[in-house]
Amino acid sequence: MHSITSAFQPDASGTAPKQQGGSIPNLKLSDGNEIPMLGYGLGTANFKRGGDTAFNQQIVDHTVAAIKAGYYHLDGAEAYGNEQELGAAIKAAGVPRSKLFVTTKTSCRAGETIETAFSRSLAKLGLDYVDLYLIHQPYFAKTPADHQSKWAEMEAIKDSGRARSIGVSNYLQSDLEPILTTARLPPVVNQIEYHPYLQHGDLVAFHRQHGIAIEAYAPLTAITKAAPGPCDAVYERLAKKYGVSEGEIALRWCLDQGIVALTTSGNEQRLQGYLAKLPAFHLTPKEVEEVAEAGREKHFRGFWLGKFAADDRR
Ligand SMILES: NC(=O)c1ccc[n+]([C@@H]2O[C@H](COP(=O)([O-])OP(=O)(O)OC[C@H]3O[C@@H](n4cnc5c(N)ncnc54)[C@H](O)[C@@H]3O)[C@@H](O)[C@H]2O)c1
Ligand SMILES: OCCc1c[nH]c2ccccc12
Repeated sequence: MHSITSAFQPDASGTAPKQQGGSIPNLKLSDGNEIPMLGYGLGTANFKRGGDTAFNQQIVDHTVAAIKAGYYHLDGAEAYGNEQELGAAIKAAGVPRSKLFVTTKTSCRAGETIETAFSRSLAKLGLDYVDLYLIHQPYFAKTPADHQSKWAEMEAIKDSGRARSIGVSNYLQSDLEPILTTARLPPVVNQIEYHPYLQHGDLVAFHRQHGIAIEAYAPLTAITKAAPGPCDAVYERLAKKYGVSEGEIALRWCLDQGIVALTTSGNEQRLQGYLAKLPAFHLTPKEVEEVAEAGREKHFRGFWLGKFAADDRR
Protein backbone atom coordinates (compact mmCIF):
# COMPACT_ATOMS: atom_id res chain seq x y z
CA MET A 1 0.00 0.00 0.00
CA HIS A 2 1.87 3.08 -1.08
CA SER A 3 -0.30 5.73 -2.69
CA ILE A 4 -1.19 8.37 -0.16
CA THR A 5 -3.57 11.26 -0.28
CA SER A 6 -2.96 13.94 2.35
CA ALA A 7 -5.17 13.43 5.36
CA PHE A 8 -8.59 15.03 4.93
CA GLN A 9 -7.72 16.78 1.69
CA PRO A 10 -9.82 16.01 -1.36
CA ASP A 11 -7.91 13.64 -3.60
CA ALA A 12 -7.01 16.21 -6.19
CA SER A 13 -3.64 14.95 -7.39
CA GLY A 14 -4.93 12.31 -9.78
CA THR A 15 -1.40 10.89 -9.76
CA ALA A 16 -1.68 8.35 -6.99
CA PRO A 17 0.13 5.12 -7.85
CA LYS A 18 -2.00 2.04 -8.34
CA GLN A 19 -3.41 0.02 -5.54
CA GLN A 20 -6.33 -2.37 -5.36
CA GLY A 21 -6.72 -2.80 -9.09
CA GLY A 22 -7.20 0.81 -10.11
CA SER A 23 -5.78 3.92 -8.55
CA ILE A 24 -7.97 4.49 -5.57
CA PRO A 25 -5.54 6.22 -3.20
CA ASN A 26 -4.85 5.58 0.45
CA LEU A 27 -5.58 8.09 3.18
CA LYS A 28 -2.91 8.74 5.78
CA LEU A 29 -4.22 8.32 9.30
CA SER A 30 -3.09 10.37 12.30
CA ASP A 31 -1.10 7.40 13.65
CA GLY A 32 0.93 7.27 10.43
CA ASN A 33 -0.80 4.20 8.97
CA GLU A 34 -2.64 4.26 5.65
CA ILE A 35 -6.15 3.17 4.75
CA PRO A 36 -7.41 2.44 1.22
CA MET A 37 -10.14 4.98 0.50
CA LEU A 38 -12.62 2.45 -0.92
CA GLY A 39 -13.64 -0.52 1.22
CA TYR A 40 -15.77 -3.63 0.75
CA GLY A 41 -18.24 -4.14 3.58
CA LEU A 42 -19.34 -7.47 4.98
CA GLY A 43 -22.04 -5.95 7.14
CA THR A 44 -24.97 -5.59 4.79
CA ALA A 45 -25.03 -7.85 1.71
CA ASN A 46 -23.16 -10.67 3.45
CA PHE A 47 -23.98 -10.78 7.14
CA LYS A 48 -25.79 -13.65 8.87
CA ARG A 49 -29.23 -13.24 10.35
CA GLY A 50 -29.56 -13.58 14.13
CA GLY A 51 -28.25 -16.79 15.64
CA ASP A 52 -27.09 -18.40 12.36
CA THR A 53 -23.75 -20.01 13.22
CA ALA A 54 -23.36 -22.35 10.22
CA PHE A 55 -20.34 -21.68 8.02
CA ASN A 56 -21.57 -19.95 4.86
CA GLN A 57 -19.58 -20.73 1.73
CA GLN A 58 -21.53 -18.15 -0.29
CA ILE A 59 -20.17 -15.34 1.88
CA VAL A 60 -16.67 -16.73 1.31
CA ASP A 61 -17.24 -16.89 -2.46
CA HIS A 62 -18.56 -13.31 -2.66
CA THR A 63 -15.69 -12.02 -0.59
CA VAL A 64 -13.06 -13.92 -2.60
CA ALA A 65 -14.59 -12.41 -5.76
CA ALA A 66 -14.36 -8.92 -4.25
CA ILE A 67 -10.73 -9.41 -3.20
CA LYS A 68 -9.83 -10.81 -6.61
CA ALA A 69 -11.58 -7.84 -8.24
CA GLY A 70 -9.18 -5.62 -6.29
CA TYR A 71 -10.98 -4.77 -3.03
CA TYR A 72 -8.15 -4.96 -0.50
CA HIS A 73 -9.92 -3.01 2.25
CA LEU A 74 -12.35 -5.39 3.98
CA ASP A 75 -14.78 -4.12 6.60
CA GLY A 76 -16.01 -6.75 9.08
CA ALA A 77 -17.40 -6.90 12.61
CA GLU A 78 -18.12 -9.55 15.21
CA ALA A 79 -21.80 -8.49 15.00
CA TYR A 80 -21.97 -9.56 11.35
CA GLY A 81 -21.35 -13.19 12.37
CA ASN A 82 -19.05 -13.80 9.41
CA GLU A 83 -15.50 -13.33 10.65
CA GLN A 84 -14.73 -17.01 9.96
CA GLU A 85 -15.92 -16.59 6.38
CA LEU A 86 -13.91 -13.38 6.01
CA GLY A 87 -10.80 -15.21 7.27
CA ALA A 88 -11.42 -18.14 4.90
CA ALA A 89 -11.86 -15.72 1.97
CA ILE A 90 -8.59 -13.96 2.80
CA LYS A 91 -6.77 -17.30 2.71
CA ALA A 92 -8.53 -18.50 -0.46
CA ALA A 93 -8.02 -15.28 -2.43
CA GLY A 94 -4.25 -15.68 -2.40
CA VAL A 95 -3.49 -11.96 -1.98
CA PRO A 96 -0.59 -11.45 0.46
CA ARG A 97 -1.81 -10.40 3.91
CA SER A 98 0.47 -7.35 3.81
CA LYS A 99 -1.51 -5.95 0.86
CA LEU A 100 -4.87 -6.22 2.63
CA PHE A 101 -6.45 -3.81 5.08
CA VAL A 102 -8.70 -5.76 7.44
CA THR A 103 -11.09 -4.12 9.89
CA THR A 104 -13.21 -5.75 12.55
CA LYS A 105 -15.33 -4.24 15.31
CA THR A 106 -16.27 -5.08 18.86
CA SER A 107 -19.89 -5.01 19.97
CA CYS A 108 -18.80 -4.16 23.56
CA ARG A 109 -20.95 -6.92 25.02
CA ALA A 110 -21.88 -6.35 28.65
CA GLY A 111 -19.55 -8.05 31.12
CA GLU A 112 -16.86 -8.81 28.56
CA THR A 113 -13.46 -7.19 28.18
CA ILE A 114 -12.18 -5.84 24.89
CA GLU A 115 -9.27 -8.30 25.17
CA THR A 116 -11.72 -11.24 25.26
CA ALA A 117 -13.71 -9.94 22.29
CA PHE A 118 -10.59 -9.10 20.31
CA SER A 119 -8.91 -12.48 20.87
CA ARG A 120 -12.09 -14.24 19.78
CA SER A 121 -12.28 -12.09 16.60
CA LEU A 122 -8.63 -12.74 15.70
CA ALA A 123 -9.14 -16.50 16.21
CA LYS A 124 -12.23 -16.51 13.98
CA LEU A 125 -10.43 -14.50 11.31
CA GLY A 126 -7.39 -16.78 11.57
CA LEU A 127 -5.16 -13.70 11.59
CA ASP A 128 -2.45 -12.53 13.94
CA TYR A 129 -3.31 -8.85 13.49
CA VAL A 130 -5.98 -6.59 12.06
CA ASP A 131 -5.28 -3.26 10.44
CA LEU A 132 -8.12 -1.50 12.21
CA TYR A 133 -10.16 -2.38 15.29
CA LEU A 134 -13.27 -0.33 16.03
CA ILE A 135 -15.80 0.01 18.83
CA HIS A 136 -18.96 -0.64 16.79
CA GLN A 137 -21.28 1.73 18.63
CA PRO A 138 -21.24 4.06 21.66
CA TYR A 139 -24.53 2.89 23.22
CA PHE A 140 -22.88 0.61 25.78
CA ALA A 141 -21.65 3.71 27.66
CA LYS A 142 -23.84 5.26 30.31
CA THR A 143 -21.27 7.83 31.51
CA PRO A 144 -18.18 9.63 30.16
CA ALA A 145 -16.10 7.34 32.40
CA ASP A 146 -17.53 4.30 30.58
CA HIS A 147 -16.22 5.74 27.30
CA GLN A 148 -12.83 6.46 28.83
CA SER A 149 -12.27 3.07 30.43
CA LYS A 150 -13.36 1.19 27.29
CA TRP A 151 -11.04 3.35 25.22
CA ALA A 152 -8.12 2.54 27.56
CA GLU A 153 -8.81 -1.15 26.81
CA MET A 154 -8.63 -0.35 23.08
CA GLU A 155 -5.28 1.38 23.62
CA ALA A 156 -3.95 -1.79 25.23
CA ILE A 157 -4.89 -3.71 22.06
CA LYS A 158 -3.01 -1.20 19.91
CA ASP A 159 -0.03 -1.38 22.32
CA SER A 160 0.05 -5.16 21.85
CA GLY A 161 0.59 -4.68 18.09
CA ARG A 162 -2.34 -6.92 17.19
CA ALA A 163 -4.37 -3.96 15.88
CA ARG A 164 -2.32 -1.53 13.83
CA SER A 165 -4.91 1.23 14.28
CA ILE A 166 -7.89 1.77 16.59
CA GLY A 167 -11.05 3.78 16.22
CA VAL A 168 -14.78 4.03 16.77
CA SER A 169 -18.02 3.83 14.84
CA ASN A 170 -21.33 5.66 15.13
CA TYR A 171 -19.86 8.19 17.60
CA LEU A 172 -21.20 11.74 17.78
CA GLN A 173 -19.17 14.68 19.10
CA SER A 174 -20.57 14.12 22.59
CA ASP A 175 -19.30 10.51 22.53
CA LEU A 176 -15.86 11.49 21.23
CA GLU A 177 -15.20 14.35 23.63
CA PRO A 178 -14.71 12.27 26.79
CA ILE A 179 -12.29 9.98 24.95
CA LEU A 180 -10.28 12.87 23.53
CA THR A 181 -9.88 14.30 27.04
CA THR A 182 -8.03 11.26 28.39
CA ALA A 183 -6.77 9.33 25.35
CA ARG A 184 -3.08 8.51 25.11
CA LEU A 185 -3.71 7.20 21.58
CA PRO A 186 -6.71 9.06 20.11
CA PRO A 187 -9.10 7.26 17.75
CA VAL A 188 -7.86 7.61 14.18
CA VAL A 189 -11.17 6.76 12.51
CA ASN A 190 -14.90 7.19 13.11
CA GLN A 191 -17.06 5.02 10.84
CA ILE A 192 -20.44 6.73 10.44
CA GLU A 193 -23.46 6.70 8.18
CA TYR A 194 -22.64 9.50 5.73
CA HIS A 195 -24.35 10.55 2.52
CA PRO A 196 -25.96 13.78 1.27
CA TYR A 197 -29.08 13.19 3.36
CA LEU A 198 -27.03 12.65 6.55
CA GLN A 199 -24.22 15.22 6.62
CA HIS A 200 -24.20 15.56 10.41
CA GLY A 201 -23.94 19.35 10.64
CA ASP A 202 -20.51 20.29 12.00
CA LEU A 203 -19.48 16.73 12.95
CA VAL A 204 -17.23 16.44 9.87
CA ALA A 205 -15.46 19.72 10.76
CA PHE A 206 -15.01 18.45 14.33
CA HIS A 207 -13.27 15.35 12.95
CA ARG A 208 -10.94 17.45 10.83
CA GLN A 209 -10.03 19.61 13.83
CA HIS A 210 -9.10 16.50 15.80
CA GLY A 211 -7.37 14.59 12.99
CA ILE A 212 -9.95 11.80 12.98
CA ALA A 213 -10.62 10.30 9.55
CA ILE A 214 -14.20 9.56 8.54
CA GLU A 215 -15.27 6.30 6.99
CA ALA A 216 -18.67 6.69 5.29
CA TYR A 217 -20.95 3.71 5.45
CA ALA A 218 -24.14 3.56 3.38
CA PRO A 219 -22.68 6.09 0.89
CA LEU A 220 -25.20 5.07 -1.81
CA THR A 221 -28.26 5.76 0.34
CA ALA A 222 -29.48 8.72 -1.74
CA ILE A 223 -29.81 6.50 -4.82
CA THR A 224 -31.02 3.39 -2.98
CA LYS A 225 -33.05 3.45 0.25
CA ALA A 226 -33.73 7.20 0.33
CA ALA A 227 -34.63 7.68 -3.35
CA PRO A 228 -36.37 9.60 -4.78
CA GLY A 229 -35.08 12.89 -3.45
CA PRO A 230 -33.58 16.30 -4.13
CA CYS A 231 -30.15 14.86 -5.10
CA ASP A 232 -31.54 12.85 -8.01
CA ALA A 233 -31.30 15.61 -10.61
CA VAL A 234 -27.76 16.62 -9.55
CA TYR A 235 -26.54 13.01 -9.56
CA GLU A 236 -28.12 12.46 -12.99
CA ARG A 237 -26.51 15.56 -14.49
CA LEU A 238 -23.06 14.69 -13.09
CA ALA A 239 -23.35 11.04 -14.12
CA LYS A 240 -24.06 12.15 -17.71
CA LYS A 241 -21.21 14.68 -17.63
CA TYR A 242 -18.62 12.10 -16.51
CA GLY A 243 -20.11 9.06 -18.31
CA VAL A 244 -20.48 7.09 -15.06
CA SER A 245 -23.35 5.75 -12.92
CA GLU A 246 -25.12 7.70 -10.19
CA GLY A 247 -23.54 5.28 -7.69
CA GLU A 248 -20.09 6.30 -8.89
CA ILE A 249 -20.99 9.96 -8.38
CA ALA A 250 -22.19 9.12 -4.84
CA LEU A 251 -18.89 7.36 -4.02
CA ARG A 252 -16.77 10.08 -5.61
CA TRP A 253 -18.64 12.66 -3.51
CA CYS A 254 -17.18 11.01 -0.39
CA LEU A 255 -13.69 10.44 -1.80
CA ASP A 256 -13.43 14.03 -3.05
CA GLN A 257 -14.04 15.26 0.51
CA GLY A 258 -11.19 13.06 1.80
CA ILE A 259 -13.71 10.61 3.25
CA VAL A 260 -13.23 6.83 2.99
CA ALA A 261 -16.23 5.10 1.33
CA LEU A 262 -17.45 1.64 2.35
CA THR A 263 -19.72 -0.07 -0.11
CA THR A 264 -20.72 -3.62 -0.92
CA SER A 265 -22.45 -5.64 -3.60
CA GLY A 266 -22.98 -9.22 -4.62
CA ASN A 267 -22.81 -7.96 -8.21
CA GLU A 268 -19.24 -8.43 -9.40
CA GLN A 269 -19.70 -6.24 -12.46
CA ARG A 270 -20.82 -3.34 -10.28
CA LEU A 271 -17.81 -3.80 -8.00
CA GLN A 272 -15.44 -3.97 -10.96
CA GLY A 273 -17.12 -0.88 -12.43
CA TYR A 274 -16.30 1.17 -9.33
CA LEU A 275 -12.62 0.26 -9.52
CA ALA A 276 -12.50 1.02 -13.24
CA LYS A 277 -14.43 4.28 -13.18
CA LEU A 278 -13.67 5.99 -9.87
CA PRO A 279 -9.97 6.65 -10.53
CA ALA A 280 -10.80 8.22 -13.88
CA PHE A 281 -12.66 11.33 -12.73
CA HIS A 282 -13.06 13.82 -9.88
CA LEU A 283 -15.89 16.11 -8.89
CA THR A 284 -14.94 19.77 -8.74
CA PRO A 285 -15.30 21.49 -5.34
CA LYS A 286 -18.35 23.30 -6.81
CA GLU A 287 -19.95 19.98 -7.78
CA VAL A 288 -19.25 18.52 -4.32
CA GLU A 289 -21.06 21.54 -2.88
CA GLU A 290 -23.97 21.22 -5.34
CA VAL A 291 -24.61 17.67 -4.12
CA ALA A 292 -24.26 18.78 -0.49
CA GLU A 293 -26.65 21.66 -0.98
CA ALA A 294 -29.33 19.46 -2.59
CA GLY A 295 -28.78 16.87 0.16
CA ARG A 296 -29.41 19.36 2.94
CA GLU A 297 -33.04 19.56 1.76
CA LYS A 298 -33.79 16.05 3.04
CA HIS A 299 -32.92 14.07 6.17
CA PHE A 300 -32.64 10.28 6.10
CA ARG A 301 -31.01 7.74 8.43
CA GLY A 302 -31.02 4.04 7.53
CA PHE A 303 -29.10 2.47 10.46
CA TRP A 304 -29.28 2.50 14.26
CA LEU A 305 -32.68 4.20 14.18
CA GLY A 306 -33.88 5.20 17.60
CA LYS A 307 -30.35 5.28 19.02
CA PHE A 308 -29.53 8.80 17.91
CA ALA A 309 -30.49 12.00 19.69
CA ALA A 310 -32.89 14.46 18.09
CA ASP A 311 -30.01 16.82 17.23
CA ASP A 312 -28.84 14.23 14.70
CA ARG A 313 -31.20 16.04 12.26
CA ARG A 314 -28.97 19.13 12.05
N1 LIG B 1 -20.59 0.68 11.49
C1 LIG B 1 -21.86 0.48 11.23
O1 LIG B 1 -22.73 0.61 12.09
C2 LIG B 1 -22.26 0.12 9.83
C3 LIG B 1 -23.61 0.24 9.42
C4 LIG B 1 -23.92 -0.06 8.09
C5 LIG B 1 -22.92 -0.47 7.22
N2 LIG B 1 -21.63 -0.61 7.65
C6 LIG B 1 -20.56 -1.09 6.76
O2 LIG B 1 -20.60 -0.40 5.52
C7 LIG B 1 -20.75 -1.34 4.46
C8 LIG B 1 -21.50 -0.72 3.32
O3 LIG B 1 -22.81 -0.31 3.75
P1 LIG B 1 -24.03 -0.31 2.74
O4 LIG B 1 -24.24 -1.68 2.20
O5 LIG B 1 -25.20 0.35 3.38
O6 LIG B 1 -23.43 0.61 1.58
P2 LIG B 1 -24.00 1.21 0.24
O7 LIG B 1 -24.71 2.50 0.49
O8 LIG B 1 -22.83 1.25 -0.67
O9 LIG B 1 -25.09 0.21 -0.28
C9 LIG B 1 -24.75 -1.01 -0.90
C10 LIG B 1 -26.02 -1.68 -1.37
O10 LIG B 1 -26.61 -0.91 -2.42
C11 LIG B 1 -26.94 -1.76 -3.50
N3 LIG B 1 -26.84 -0.98 -4.73
C12 LIG B 1 -25.74 -0.49 -5.31
N4 LIG B 1 -26.04 0.22 -6.42
C13 LIG B 1 -27.37 0.17 -6.53
C14 LIG B 1 -28.29 0.71 -7.46
N5 LIG B 1 -27.88 1.42 -8.51
N6 LIG B 1 -29.59 0.49 -7.25
C15 LIG B 1 -30.01 -0.22 -6.19
N7 LIG B 1 -29.20 -0.78 -5.27
C16 LIG B 1 -27.89 -0.59 -5.45
C17 LIG B 1 -25.90 -2.86 -3.43
O11 LIG B 1 -26.34 -4.02 -4.09
C18 LIG B 1 -25.74 -3.06 -1.94
O12 LIG B 1 -26.70 -3.96 -1.44
C19 LIG B 1 -21.44 -2.53 5.13
O13 LIG B 1 -21.31 -3.74 4.42
C20 LIG B 1 -20.73 -2.56 6.47
O14 LIG B 1 -19.48 -3.21 6.35
C21 LIG B 1 -21.30 -0.30 8.92
O1 LIG C 1 -22.70 -2.27 11.04
C1 LIG C 1 -23.88 -2.48 10.31
C2 LIG C 1 -25.08 -2.47 11.19
C3 LIG C 1 -25.11 -3.68 12.03
C4 LIG C 1 -24.92 -3.68 13.37
N1 LIG C 1 -25.04 -4.94 13.85
C5 LIG C 1 -25.28 -5.76 12.81
C6 LIG C 1 -25.49 -7.13 12.79
C7 LIG C 1 -25.73 -7.71 11.57
C8 LIG C 1 -25.78 -6.94 10.41
C9 LIG C 1 -25.59 -5.58 10.44
C10 LIG C 1 -25.35 -4.99 11.66
